[in-house]
Amino acid sequence: MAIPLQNPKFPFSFFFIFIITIIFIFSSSLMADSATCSNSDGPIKPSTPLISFLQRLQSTALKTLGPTNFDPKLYVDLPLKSDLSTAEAAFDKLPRSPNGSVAARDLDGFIEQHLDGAGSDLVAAEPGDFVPVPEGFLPKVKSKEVRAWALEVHSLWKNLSRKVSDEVKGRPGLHTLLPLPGRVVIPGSRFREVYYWDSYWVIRGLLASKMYETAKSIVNNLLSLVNEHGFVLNGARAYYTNRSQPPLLSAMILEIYKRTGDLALVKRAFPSLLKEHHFWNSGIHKVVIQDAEGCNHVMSRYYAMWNKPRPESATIDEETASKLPSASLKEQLYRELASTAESGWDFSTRWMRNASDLATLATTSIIPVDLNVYILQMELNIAFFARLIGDHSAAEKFSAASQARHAAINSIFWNAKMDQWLDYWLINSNSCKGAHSWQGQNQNENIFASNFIPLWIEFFNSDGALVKKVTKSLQNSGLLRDAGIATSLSNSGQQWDFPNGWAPMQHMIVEGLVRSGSKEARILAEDIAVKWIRTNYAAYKKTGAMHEKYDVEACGKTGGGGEYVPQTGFGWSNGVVLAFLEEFGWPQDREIGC
Ligand SMILES: OC[C@H]1O[C@H](O[C@H]2O[C@H](CO)[C@@H](O)[C@H](O)[C@H]2O)[C@H](O)[C@@H](O)[C@@H]1O
Repeated sequence: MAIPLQNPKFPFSFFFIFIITIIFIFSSSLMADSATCSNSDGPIKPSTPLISFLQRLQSTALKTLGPTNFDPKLYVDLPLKSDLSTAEAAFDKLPRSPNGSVAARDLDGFIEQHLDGAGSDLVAAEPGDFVPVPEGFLPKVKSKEVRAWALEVHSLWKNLSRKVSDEVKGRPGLHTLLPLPGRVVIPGSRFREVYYWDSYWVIRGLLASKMYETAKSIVNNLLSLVNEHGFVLNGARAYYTNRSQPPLLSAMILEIYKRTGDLALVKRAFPSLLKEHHFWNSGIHKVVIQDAEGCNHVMSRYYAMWNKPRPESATIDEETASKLPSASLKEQLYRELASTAESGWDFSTRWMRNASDLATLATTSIIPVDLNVYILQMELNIAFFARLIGDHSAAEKFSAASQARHAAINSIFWNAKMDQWLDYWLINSNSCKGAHSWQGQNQNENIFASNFIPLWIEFFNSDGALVKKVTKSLQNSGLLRDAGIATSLSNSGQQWDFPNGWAPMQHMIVEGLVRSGSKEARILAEDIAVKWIRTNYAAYKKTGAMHEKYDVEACGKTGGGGEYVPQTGFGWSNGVVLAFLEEFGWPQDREIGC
């Protein structure tokens, strides 16, 4: 201990250490503050040895084949032909160059010998309730041309209908695909498994197509995931077990119930809905905010149970994290990347501190408007279902929960200056464990389609004066473009930003406007729907396919940006076109061309 004191260099080294310590304390307190007490913390779901091996294969494939047209998801979707140890031993024996690449023919040979094709374990399944021209199909569509196209879109359900092969059930350890009891509808192309929130719009389309059994079968599969995991997974793959997606299960059941009156489905689903509600309102998903009047509000956020690269995009996530200086900052970013995937908006400037730097994602420090709207809808639906099945105490409990969340949404998100609901950022907040104090400057004033999602809920769309203000705000927002509603105003190159428009956003905003019962709101809703239908039609005629997203700047233009090439198929786009045509029809004399 005496040595430093006698050391002539001591004063300088002491000063140096002192300054470094101060900088460290200061910067870590800033980081903790901005990330709300270090969000690298939190639970982690275990992965599987198969996923780890397929990620090694993915990394070798990138080194071998290069980044052009490389899709990392392909490799984690490959099923093993026989046991993992045989494949691993053969893989390790492949001759490698110093950078870890192998000869392309060796890679091909290995894959051929040890792995089956991606998607070969989710086999085509003819939907038993599909008929080429359903009785009572889209009665308000009078134009022959539009009717013929709508029937083509309807027939796409056959291409997207799948069931898990018996091999997966027999030897689940060879597959990242998870076993499911019944038929599902997939989004399409690289998305060769069922997805959570996509299924809501798939079901809305299936109901327009009168395919009630297919719709119920999708719900049964999602219920089986809740029973197994306690929540609905992002998608039915082993690498999606660490997160969910926007929670719309109860909304799916409500829509099916409205068409079919299937009370047995409601009864069967009820315990799973309670489990799902608990998942979103406990642990890491739960945040308490104290408003300006001192009232505490319990709200929810996205928060994945994962702090490593997403296996389906591991090579991309590693690259994004590569510039970060420490392992713990990387872990924190990996958690943000996975949490953003849980939001369904992967990726967007909505979640970024710096709009040009994906490494500044801060999703776990944001209380999102749309998530809390979905949970409010879930609470209203559970209360409704509870009344249906005679569970009066649950009905009261969830009705009270919905009132509380309604108040929370008004208090935390509403911005009277903009007449929109704004995401709330947990920055400069004074609490890690208790309630965060609300501060007006922490509302994100940037304009996103999600700022209008509360319109979807009766609590909000039944208030005439509110609808009038919000409709005007939407019209002045800059989001309404020639071919639909833009996701944001920021052209960042991320796929959940300008100029992309996504089917779910068009549908929820249009449906909210329609549900308000206001004549002006319906006129605006129909205008948006007509533009959206036209752009889907024009792109379909040009490319022969329905697309995952569209560029709302020009009719017939498809979307882009993001980490994978634009996909076709496409579940939710098909669903929304059919739902819009069911609601608004298409008169004989209305032009369908752009
Ligand atoms: O592979 C990258 C990411 O892909 C998915 O996200 C996108 O497609 C989904 C299916 O249509 C859709 O639900 C989501 O909103 C899209 O952004 C997947 O959900 C992500 O978890 C995944 O990392």
